[in-house]
Amino acid sequence: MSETKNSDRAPAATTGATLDISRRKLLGTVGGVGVAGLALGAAGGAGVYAAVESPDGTSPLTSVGSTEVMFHGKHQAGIATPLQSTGHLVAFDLAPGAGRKEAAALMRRWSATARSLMAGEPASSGDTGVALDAGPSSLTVTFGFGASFFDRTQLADRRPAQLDPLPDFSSDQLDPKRSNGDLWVQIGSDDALVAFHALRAIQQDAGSAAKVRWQMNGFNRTPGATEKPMTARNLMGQIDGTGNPKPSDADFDQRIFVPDTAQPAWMAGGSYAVVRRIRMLLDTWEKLPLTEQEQVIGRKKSNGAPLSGGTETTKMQLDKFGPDGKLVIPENAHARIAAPEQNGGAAMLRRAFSYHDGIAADGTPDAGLLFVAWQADPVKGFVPVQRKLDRGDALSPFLRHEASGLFAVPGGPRAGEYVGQRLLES
Ligand SMILES: C=CC1=C(C)c2cc3[nH]c(cc4nc(cc5[nH]c(cc1n2)c(C)c5CCC(=O)O)C(CCC(=O)O)=C4C)c(C)c3C=C
Ligand SMILES: [Fe+2]
Repeated sequence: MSETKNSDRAPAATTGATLDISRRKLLGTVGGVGVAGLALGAAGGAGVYAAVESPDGTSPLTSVGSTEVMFHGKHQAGIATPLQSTGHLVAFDLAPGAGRKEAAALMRRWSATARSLMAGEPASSGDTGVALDAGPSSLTVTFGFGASFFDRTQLADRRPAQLDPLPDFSSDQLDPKRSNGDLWVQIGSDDALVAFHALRAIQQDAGSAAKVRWQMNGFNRTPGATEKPMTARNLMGQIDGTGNPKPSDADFDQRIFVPDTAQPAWMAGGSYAVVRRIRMLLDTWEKLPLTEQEQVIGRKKSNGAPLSGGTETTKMQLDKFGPDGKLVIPENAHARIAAPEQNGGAAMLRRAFSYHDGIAADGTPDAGLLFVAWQADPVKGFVPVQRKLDRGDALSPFLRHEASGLFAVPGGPRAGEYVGQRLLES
């Protein structure tokens, strides 16, 4: 796991990604004042992002703009990277007639663009100018391959067994047009324009090789919006992400990343992303009294503490009974059913974005969670947990799974390499 240099984020929002303060911006643009900005940024909390004026009257980039995530590394960026405030998830299908050669050229183009934009530089050709004035703003661009990619590129013999289709779940109401795809790109940034700029560059790079199959846009809380760094809240108002594996856990890498010894070898250092568009039935949920909402999850809404007591980070006491003789964390509480100890240790890193696409035809909010779960093997992470949730989770009546995807996300590119090169050129 690589080093985190700017830690003004919630620990439960997953730390440990390779971050850097953009040297070009701090030294080249703002000099000594930038160093002051860096020190403030590292302290975290409210007021951190106020611009400091330099002697020549210009303002330095704030810590939000100047944070850079490294493109190269053992793992792709955007997995263990702290959650960003804006996200775009987009799937592409290779164009008719495009095969392995075109796919390799596309991954080479996409990787060059991702490397430049993540460093806060313009795209090498046809830059739209949308990100002008902004620093890297924690931009990450993460690439994955869907099961259909391997047939399209005559690479079926290198398709990982982990990409076998997910089982059907009884609560699924999946839209095939918004599910799966040959290629998947996840874009995250703490600046909405930087994220949009990357999205357009990636779409332009696709050229005649691939067409957008579906796109979903999400968001999270803006860094610095809360008095202290906190775990994210979702659109139901719950603190969401508390139970996530932490990069500091001894078994984090083993749970989230494919080991060097595993097959296929090209997936070493990679991870599998399960993507679900989960609509929240907010009109129904919001009518539920607070105490019942808390029983549904098994945690307090205010601070995320388990109903068995303590603070957000206190371990849930699943066997604690109240004076009424009932379990304080109900039998069907979501956090109980999903807990690793109830699922033979199954765990995943949930790194979601909220979405809101206005009001649907039925007059209800088209809003919910772009649920992205990362694991070394979906059969040992997402699948057993979703099976169990599907059988009687108290949260299920308030949710609708509307789209689904499963993608193999290769390891991070080494210097000079493009993402997926070990698959496409070995
Ligand atoms: C199959 C995996 C899961 C799906 C799908 C899922 C959907 C979903 N969850 C929430 C809200 C919360 N989930 C919480 C905990 C939690 N959820 C899962 C898995 C899925 N959730 C796990 C593995 C855990 C952690 C369990 C643990 O370790 O104890 C919580 C509690 C806080 C937390 O730990 O994050 C909330 C809140 C929503 C709203 C949702 C679909 C929209
Ligand atoms: Fe959950």
